[in-house]
Amino acid sequence: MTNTSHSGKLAVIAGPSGVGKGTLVRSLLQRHQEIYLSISMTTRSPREGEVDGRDYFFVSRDRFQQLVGENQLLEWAEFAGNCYGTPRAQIEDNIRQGRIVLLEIELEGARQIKDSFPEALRLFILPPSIAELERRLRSRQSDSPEAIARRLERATIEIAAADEFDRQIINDNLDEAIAEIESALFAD
Ligand SMILES: Nc1nc2c(ncn2[C@@H]2O[C@H](COP(=O)(O)OP(=O)(O)O)[C@@H](O)[C@H]2O)c(=O)[nH]1
Ligand SMILES: Nc1ncnc2c1ncn2[C@@H]1O[C@H](COP(=O)(O)OP(=O)(O)O)[C@@H](O)[C@H]1O
Repeated sequence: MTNTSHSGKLAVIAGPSGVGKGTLVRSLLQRHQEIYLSISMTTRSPREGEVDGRDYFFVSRDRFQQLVGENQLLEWAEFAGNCYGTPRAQIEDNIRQGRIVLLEIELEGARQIKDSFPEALRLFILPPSIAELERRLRSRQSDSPEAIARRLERATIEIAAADEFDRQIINDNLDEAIAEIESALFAD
């Protein structure tokens, strides 16, 4: 299944919170050794089970501002009251080494990547319906009701921008969604 003959590239996976981006990305990483997932910086607090340096680099607001000031982030944005950003180092190195570098980021960051990295492949993951998105956010049991409400509010805005992306993929059946992402990532 793993094929190392592909040339390196940057791919962005965006879509509303709770749509299943993390689930899809974890499965892709297990299936393809040549995929490298960028680990973001965030000012959000770790959720239960999240590990610093594996899920995110958890940093203070001051440290985050310092990284922005030093131009160390390829893109960054504020989402539901916290800052998130992609560390610039590692991205270009991994692309040069022939890997497919994945960024799992929100809409504003994806827009910045379109400007700074126009050749990046940009994929948008859609839920089968808003009701199912809400069900997934609640079933995950990782966020407070207020955080879920903020994410749902933001979801409507993000979904309205789906056609800014190269491909829109509906995450209804998980295996089918994975197959569609694979066909986009390994297209050439
Ligand atoms: N712009 C940007 N967005 C990010 C980055 N890392 C994560 N995000 C996005 O921030 C949003 C919130 O992430 P998170 O708090 O982990 O919540 P979840 O998506 O509901 O699991 C999601 O849409 C992520 O894709 C980043 O480095 N830059
Ligand atoms: N295709 C799917 N069908 C049903 N549930 C799903 C599917 N994909 C993901 N989920 C579930 O939805 C919830 C949110 O998924 P997650 O990967 O955390 O989303 P995101 O990273 O986009 O916020 C999780 O409980 C996950 O198990």
